[in-house]
Formats: sequence, structure tokens, C-alpha cells
Amino acid sequence: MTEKPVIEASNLSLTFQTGDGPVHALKDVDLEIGKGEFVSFIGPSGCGKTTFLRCIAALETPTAGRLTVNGMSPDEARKARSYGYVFQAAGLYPWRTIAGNVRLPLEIMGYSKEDQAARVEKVLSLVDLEGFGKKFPWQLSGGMQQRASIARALAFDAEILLMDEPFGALDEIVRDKLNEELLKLWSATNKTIGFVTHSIPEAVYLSTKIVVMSPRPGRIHEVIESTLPKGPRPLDIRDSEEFLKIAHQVREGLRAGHAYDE
Ligand SMILES: Nc1ncnc2c1ncn2[C@@H]1O[C@H](COP(=O)(O)OP(=O)(O)OP(=O)(O)O)[C@@H](O)[C@H]1O
Repeated sequence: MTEKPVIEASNLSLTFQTGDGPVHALKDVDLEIGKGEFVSFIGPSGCGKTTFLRCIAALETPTAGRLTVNGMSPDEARKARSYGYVFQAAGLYPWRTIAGNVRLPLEIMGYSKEDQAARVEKVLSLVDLEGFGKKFPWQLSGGMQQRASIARALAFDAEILLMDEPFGALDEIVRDKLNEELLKLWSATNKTIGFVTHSIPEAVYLSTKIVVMSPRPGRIHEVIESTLPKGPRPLDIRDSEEFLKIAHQVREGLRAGHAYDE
């Protein structure tokens, strides 16, 4: 990697002290994510995927190790608005229109009214929701609501997009479509994406790099570099030999990570 990594973790650990004793959510995590990479985190429940994303976003504080985001501490990166965050539930305010929801971070950040309007229009069109700005969230399907929440995370044009199982609650057909759209959007914007998922096909279809994690303690079991072409990928790439090979490798990694636990 010639350019400096956008996200760099070394020996990163986070132990939660709970009533039942310490929980090692992350243990000695080493990872570099370069600019423009699409990195998926996959692994069984409790292996620390969300915790790792939350550390990047300065929503959790690691108990040991080093983590930099754009060369800064996560807290500095948060203040510099280095990332947008998309949660599993769309989390739109029901009393605000779609445009009003997408505009919210811009209002908080003090963008001018003109700039707000221009940015809202641009990102709604990026996620294929032009013309829906005046609707309320309940008037949109689940997939459209999730697209609106992606637009909100894109509105201030952060370099990094953190996505925690954004499509987990959607049916497979909608999910396929959003996967395809997300890849196009990523190619068009060259953002760096960290994406949590439980789905092997989703991880393989989307990613340039797949981080296979295992639980107790939460750690990286294996990092798989994708050999699929970078950029938009047709959905039927999932039938290709190359795709199936990578999916197999991820499945084996998940299995081995589990076996280690027993
Ligand atoms: N605030 C907290 N206090 C105590 N324990 C926590 C806290 N947050 C997470 N944990 C524990 O840390 C471990 C890792 O949790 P995390 O949510 O990161 O896992 P995950 O891989 O994202 O799981 P899932 O796939 O279910 O979302 C789990 O054992 C979880 O119970």
C-alpha cells in the first residue's frame, strides 16, 4: 500500500467490564484499510463487528492498542466529520420529510440553506430517490427508507462510510438491488466503506477485502483479498467460479474460527 491507510488498527483491544465478568469484545485486532477499499466484516454474533465499527466512529473507547482514522484519533476524525454512519434500522425521524431527514446533519453542521438544498438534491439522486424528498418515511418501502438513510450519511460527503448491517432486515430481492446500487455508488464516489454483514454472498459480492472474525475473544481470524474486479459488478457474477471460490474460502474461515472456539 503506497498511500497511508485510511483506517489503521494495531493491537486493538476492547474489554467490557460487566456484572458477569470481563467481555473481550475485541482482542489484538490488526487491520489496515486503504483509501477506496470496500471492506466487509463477517462473523458470528458477538465477534466484535459492531464494536470495531463503533471504535472507528469514536462511539467506543478501546482499552488497548492504537487506532487511527485518516491519520487522526477517532475522536478527532469524528470532529472532522470523516465518516457517515448507516445503522441496521433506517432510523429516520417520522415527523420529518425524507429531505428533512437527509438535511438534518447539514443543519446541525451549519451549512447554508442553498448548500443544504443542493446537497440534499444531489444525494437523493445518488440513491435513486429523486422526487421523494417531500414524502414522509412511512410513505416509503423499507428499501427506500434504507436508501434515504444512506443518503443522509452521504450528505456531508465524508470520505468514509460505516455501514452496520444496513440491509439485514430487507428481503432478498430488495437486498440484491441495494447491493448493486451500493457498488455503483461506491465506484462513483470512491469512498472507503466498512460494512458489517452476516451474509457470505453479500460480503463476497460487495467487497475488495473480507475480514472474517471469530468470537470469545472477538478477533480477526482471516483477511481475504477479493480477486473479483474492483468497481460495479453484475449480480450474476455470483454464479462465477471465482465468486464461489471466494465464498468457499469465507465459509471455511468462519468454520475454522468457530472450531478454534471449542
Ligand atoms: N456496551 C457493552 N457492554 C457490555 N458488553 C458489550 C457491550 N457492547 C457489546 N458487548 C459485548 O461485546 C461482544 C461483541 O459485541 P458486538 O456487538 O460487537 O458483536 P457483533 O459481532 O457485532 O454481533 P452481532 O452480529 O450480533 O451484531 C458481545 O459479547 C457483546 O455482548
